[in-house]
Amino acid sequence: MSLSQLQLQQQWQQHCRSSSSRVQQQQSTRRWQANCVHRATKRQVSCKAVANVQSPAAATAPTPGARDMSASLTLPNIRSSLIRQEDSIIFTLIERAQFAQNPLVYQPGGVEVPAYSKDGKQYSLMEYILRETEQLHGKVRRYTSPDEHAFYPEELPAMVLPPLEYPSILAPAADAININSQIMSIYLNSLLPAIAALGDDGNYGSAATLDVLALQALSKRIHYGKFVAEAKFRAKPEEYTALIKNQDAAALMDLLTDRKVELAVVERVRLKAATFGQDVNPAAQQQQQQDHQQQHEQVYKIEPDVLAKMYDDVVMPLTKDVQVAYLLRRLDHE
Ligand SMILES: O=C(O)C(=O)C[C@]1(C(=O)O)C=C[C@@H](O)C=C1
Repeated sequence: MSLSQLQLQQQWQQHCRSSSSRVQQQQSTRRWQANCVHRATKRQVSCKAVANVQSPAAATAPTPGARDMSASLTLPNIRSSLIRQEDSIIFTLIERAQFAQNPLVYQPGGVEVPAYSKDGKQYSLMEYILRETEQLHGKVRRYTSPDEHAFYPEELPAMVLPPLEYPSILAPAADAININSQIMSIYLNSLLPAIAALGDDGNYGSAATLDVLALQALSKRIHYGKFVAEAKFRAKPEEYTALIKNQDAAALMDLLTDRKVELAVVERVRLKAATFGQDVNPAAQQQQQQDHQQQHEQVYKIEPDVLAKMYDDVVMPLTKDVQVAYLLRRLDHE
């Protein structure tokens, strides 16, 4: 194992230990609550957006006392958030990979659930869990946050928490961009078959619950393209404005693409997948060393190349599509 692999592994183990500490969790929840600001619509700043991105120039009248943190909407800050989000995506997919594909989970009525579409079709188990999750999370304003996007936005419930006014980060056009149906389709048709073994192991609830976590993490990462695009626009307003005025999607794609950064992302994902996805068994390793046995070839929970390729072929291209879609409409309300 290389030094950086070892460091990553140590960091990950430390992260797991600290996140399982109830006291620390409570402390960080209290800190989070103390620092948080809430918003009622996507035009305002959420707790998570403040924590991850900080905030932008105020386009709406903020609640008195709300900080204007537009200086923090920089590419390095946003990239740090993308790096943190990688951990959740990789870890959740590794967890999902321990179960078989379980095709019944995705078939409408494949597993009995007490929920039907308006035309009387029973939902699949996965859709049922995702819809129910969105109903609960929607009540506590999850989808008012600019970095969260519902898979069933037309059916969100009334909120139980009152709205607050905070300065907006993104241009108004951001609200209309939601590519979750595309993310769902790619997840079910390409990603899931690439990470989970064929077959049915009966772990329907676990598989579907992990699907929901993976879909939410992917959706958040991909729609973060809105923040990336806003930061890039602010860094080069003249260049972007000219292309936006010409509605030149191809040139916008060229301008925002940085292949060197993409290759670094792919390599980092490969390294994280290799680190998080190996069975860590120090006792067995020590015994092997004592017995001067040859190291067995490492078996990963998911082949690191699969996740690296997923980032290169799916996650980053979709993030860039979101960036272009946002930029094309960036000046609509000016
Ligand atoms: O970091 C950036 O500059 C981004 O635009 C984000 C991102 C990515 O999705 O990770 C997308 C496009 C770039 O080519 C490089 C990376």
